[in-house]
Amino acid sequence: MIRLTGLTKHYPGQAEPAVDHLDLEVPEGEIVVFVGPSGCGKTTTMKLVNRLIEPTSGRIEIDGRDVTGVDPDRLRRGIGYAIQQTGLFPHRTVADNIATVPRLLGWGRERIAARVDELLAKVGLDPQTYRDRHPGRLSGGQQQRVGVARALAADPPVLLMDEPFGAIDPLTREALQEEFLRLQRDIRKTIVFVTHDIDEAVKMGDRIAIFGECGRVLQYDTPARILGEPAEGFVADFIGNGTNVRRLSLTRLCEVEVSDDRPVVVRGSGDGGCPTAPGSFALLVDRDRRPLGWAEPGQDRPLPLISHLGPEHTLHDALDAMLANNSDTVVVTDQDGRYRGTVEMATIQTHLHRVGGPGNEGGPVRGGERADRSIGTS
Ligand SMILES: Nc1ncnc2c1ncn2[C@@H]1O[C@H](COP(=O)(O)OP(=O)(O)OP(=O)(O)O)[C@@H](O)[C@H]1O
Repeated sequence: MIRLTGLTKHYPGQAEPAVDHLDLEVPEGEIVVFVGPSGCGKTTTMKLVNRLIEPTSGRIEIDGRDVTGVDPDRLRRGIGYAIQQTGLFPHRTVADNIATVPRLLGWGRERIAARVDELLAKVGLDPQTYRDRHPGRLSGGQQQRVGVARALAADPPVLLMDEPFGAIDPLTREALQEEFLRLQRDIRKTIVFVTHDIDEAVKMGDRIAIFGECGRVLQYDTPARILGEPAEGFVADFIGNGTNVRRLSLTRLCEVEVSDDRPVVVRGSGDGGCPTAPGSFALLVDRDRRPLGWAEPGQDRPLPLISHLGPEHTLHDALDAMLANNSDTVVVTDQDGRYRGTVEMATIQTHLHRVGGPGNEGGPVRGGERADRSIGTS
């Protein structure tokens, strides 16, 4: 856990403090996102935690220990740090970059090599292909992955991430966010994550701290409560329009009851489950129930399945897929890629009605339940 108490940074020559008597706790194993406009003190606060910047006053505790008296170099070896510009050494290989802190800690060569390969695999880079490359021969997204691997190298309990997925295209960024969240489910680090982007904050944060001027936190809460009950004025303005759609990204498909009304045909089984009404489709699956396409009566060739989503995707992804495919249904699979059911547009409407009230974080949503029927039932 990180606890900041009365933390203040007044840069010399500045009229106002950059961070002013900040009290904040980052619970163990959670991601806390600092979000707010440019110049509100997010980066300064983060750099105070690993003492890249020294505080003017106040207390910083990590796991109950006051770190303001600890040797800053030693402190930083125990705190992972990933930044937007990645800070990779251009003349060193990927492996050497990742090995920076383990080497400072005196790890043996074999242990370092094993750790490098383990981390490259964890961040989705094939160790054999990438360990001996130089950063200049990597894409922006690959460099960010190496940056994250380097931050995790010595398995620090605390990770500071300053816009680690900034400055890359939106698709790569989304993929990196998803992968990092998957990784975090295993590693359970205590993380401070800085971003300008409220959507990224909602997606990544167990909690969000919304910063206003001079490093003052205007609201510190779960994403659901920040979207549902934004503090008046600045916070509501900062979140802006579109909170309904944003809320959809808080619900994963594994939390949603899917509909199993669709007929399913197993390929090659001579199954009679195919619907007889013209224009009605059955889902064609293989013998392991992996979706293959849509079967139409009287047609030999199935229509392609444009997309299907897994348990970690969100209702926001489902809505996105429906809009992209001009369809009101999306096929959902389990973690092994087996057909689980469908989510319908009505499921999404129902969900939004359920979570609509302030403070109501909603219960499970039944697939296909009509939004108009759900009014007054929650
Ligand atoms: N080294 C410095 N010397 C003097 N003032 C500084 C220094 N670094 C930051 N500041 C000032 O402190 C305030 C907070 O800056 P900080 O970089 O922490 O904000 P931020 O919220 O991270 O901004 P951004 O989102 O643009 O990165 C700003 O007014 C900035 O101009």
